[in-house]
Amino acid sequence: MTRVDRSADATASGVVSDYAGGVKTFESLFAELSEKAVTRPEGSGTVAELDAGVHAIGKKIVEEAAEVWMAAEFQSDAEAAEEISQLLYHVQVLMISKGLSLQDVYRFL
Ligand SMILES: N=c1c2ncn([C@@H]3O[C@H](COP(=O)(O)OP(=O)(O)OP(=O)(O)O)[C@@H](O)[C@H]3O)c2ncn1[C@@H]1O[C@H](COP(=O)(O)O)[C@@H](O)[C@H]1O
Repeated sequence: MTRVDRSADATASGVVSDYAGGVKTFESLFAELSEKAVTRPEGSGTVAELDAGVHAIGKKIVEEAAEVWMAAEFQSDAEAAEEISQLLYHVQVLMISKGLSLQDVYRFL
């Protein structure tokens, strides 16, 4: 994963994005990942994760959830926020793998 200049990506809260493309919303990330699932660009980690399948994505979610817990309990707020962003990413990949839309999930919120 290519990392960008963190100083250029700082938000008002001091939390930074580690990924190229800068700060994005849950909806815009979902749109980006959905497009990648269709266009399958070379080198996309999302495409590789989708190809790995639901079982592998599920394991990644459990791993990231544990990292969120540990960061929230023992690390900084910024580190917890970064782990949460990664958990959200993998949850979105699982949604796309299952063919679930944002609305499919939002109707239960
Ligand atoms: N937001 C994310 C994102 N969050 C987490 N991850 C992936 O999840 C991994 C989690 O990092 P860890 O610290 O757990 O590292 P790790 O345990 O060594 O993980 P692995 O790399 O071994 O899987 C990262 O290495 C990435 O592979 C993400 N990968 C991509 N994105 C965004 O998704 C979009 C599409 O990305 P590509 O499909 O790669 O083009 C882009 O906008 C990216 O910014």
